[in-house]
Amino acid sequence: MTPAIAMTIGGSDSSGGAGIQADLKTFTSMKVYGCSAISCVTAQNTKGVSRVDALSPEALSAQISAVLTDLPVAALKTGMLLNVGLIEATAAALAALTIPKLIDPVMVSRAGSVLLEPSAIAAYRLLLPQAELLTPNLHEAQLLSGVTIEAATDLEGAVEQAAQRLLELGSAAVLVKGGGRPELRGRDYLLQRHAPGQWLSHAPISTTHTHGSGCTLGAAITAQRALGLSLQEAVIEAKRYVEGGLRSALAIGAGHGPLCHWHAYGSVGQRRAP
Ligand SMILES: Nc1ncnc2c1ncn2[C@@H]1O[C@H](COP(=O)(O)OP(=O)(O)OP(=O)(O)O)[C@@H](O)[C@H]1O
Ligand SMILES: Cc1ncc(CO)c(N)n1
Repeated sequence: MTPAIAMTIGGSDSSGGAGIQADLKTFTSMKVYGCSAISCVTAQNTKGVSRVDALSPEALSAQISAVLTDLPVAALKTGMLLNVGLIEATAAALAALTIPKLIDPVMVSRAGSVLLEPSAIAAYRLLLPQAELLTPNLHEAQLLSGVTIEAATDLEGAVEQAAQRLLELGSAAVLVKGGGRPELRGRDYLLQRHAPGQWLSHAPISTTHTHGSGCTLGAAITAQRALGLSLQEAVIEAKRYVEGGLRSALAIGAGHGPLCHWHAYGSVGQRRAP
């Protein structure tokens, strides 16, 4: 059997809800073989991040090269890249690769932890021209585009304007994720070059257990691109997956729990009685 293969490049989340762990769970759940390159290791739980250890840019480049020289990866995503050196190494390692690349410009976690050194925001401009899709949340869209979103009175108008500016930075399409504001939960704005923008919606879910929702959405889009869906079809399918994962979100830990990745397969696995 030869499966579709997707790759994720990003940080490890020890709690398993976000980062590389969320991506690999999502790939598996969508029946896509997942492989990875790790940029940094976070000590993290549902309440926040207590420590981050970066790998060297050389260690990241070596992992990317080991995977890409052997496995026929059909689509990839990047997540937490932490610093300028890791962003530059990623941009260099992926430059010649023509498969669909999703760039999730991870900057701050749901619990408010800083996941990108402030001095590295500008370095994202190196990576964006390679992106088939850029997937910022509202905060990241504001920082990368310079458009005020979080304090805007016309929130939707501000998102649309920011998406337009972000396209000018070079990615072929932008999906601004609305999960950060109650009035936009489940609503994301997709803008592709040479096409009108569109708001894509799934149901808003009343839950505090949203840890890893952004990583999961990006991984699901990447998996669907690896399976050959068009970008728009992949986003719609991925949103269906995130909605299901949030409906069955796991109330584990004292903070924001993670999405469920087996919602398509039924209920929680039960421990056998001794
Ligand atoms: N309460 C909710 N109900 C429905 N959809 C939600 C909710 N919260 C987030 N989403 C959806 O989850 C996806 C991820 O968006 P979000 O804005 O949370 O990304 P993010 O900030 O990158 O996530 P994180 O940093 O937690 O991984 C989007 O499709 C968004 O619409
Ligand atoms: C490692 C990692 N990547 C991404 C996120 C964004 O949710 C996170 N919290 N942790």
